[in-house]
Amino acid sequence: MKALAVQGVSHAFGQSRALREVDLSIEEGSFAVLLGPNGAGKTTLVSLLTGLYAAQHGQIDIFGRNLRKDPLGALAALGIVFQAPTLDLDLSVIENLRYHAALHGLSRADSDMRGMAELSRLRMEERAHDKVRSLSGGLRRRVEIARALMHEPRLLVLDEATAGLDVATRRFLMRYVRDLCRERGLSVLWTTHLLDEVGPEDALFLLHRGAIRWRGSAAELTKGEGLTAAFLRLTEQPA
Ligand SMILES: Nc1ncnc2c1ncn2[C@@H]1O[C@H](COP(=O)(O)OP(=O)(O)OP(=O)(O)O)[C@@H](O)[C@H]1O
Repeated sequence: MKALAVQGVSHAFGQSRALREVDLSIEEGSFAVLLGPNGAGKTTLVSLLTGLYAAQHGQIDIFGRNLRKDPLGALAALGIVFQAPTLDLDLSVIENLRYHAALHGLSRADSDMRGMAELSRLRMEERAHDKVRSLSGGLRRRVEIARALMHEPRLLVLDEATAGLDVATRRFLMRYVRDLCRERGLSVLWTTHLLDEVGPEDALFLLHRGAIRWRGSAAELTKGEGLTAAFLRLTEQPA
């Protein structure tokens, strides 16, 4: 079964067409990258996946559950790290995790157990009772990843999760999420505009002006010309 199946999805804001007939699917347990320059439509697609907006055309299924017909079933399998930070700065790390877990119906005991396990894996258990306000940007991102995993989703979507972070922190987060994919069988959609975040074996979707310009392995795309040249070739063409 596909972790994610997006079929013929189009979306416009007034006259501005943000997504055009987008088809994208992710195999269970695979790491997929949605690569696109600023304004390509990445955040719009993520917003449709989370049900923030309803897609005007097309359909979205998460592990076979249709987002329109069975939103609770579809969203139960989805964990999300938004581009804009969404933690409550005046709550502690563990309180932020508890709040999210409660929305998903977890008991306090389960929530604390899972929360501490995720924090420990992220090497953050000692910061559990610190206010989020006191954390660096990189540590806040780690908490957002822990939070996204609290309800044990099978598909994790991260919208430009490394934006504004330094090189070492970006590398840590990328490795961490790739390890989750390999070790837990988590399916991942990683969106970015940064070419160095694309691995040769990743399932790559290149989005430009709302349309998918390439789908396939990154290695195949870069054959003979390198990723930068291929990216520029595909994103310089008018959509
Ligand atoms: N709420 C909105 N109202 C009007 N236009 C919007 C809205 N959200 C996005 N757009 C437009 O839709 C297009 C796609 O934007 P989107 O934010 O999805 O791109 P993106 O790939 O996430 O870009 P970035 O990397 O800059 O975040 C852009 O032209 C943007 O201006």
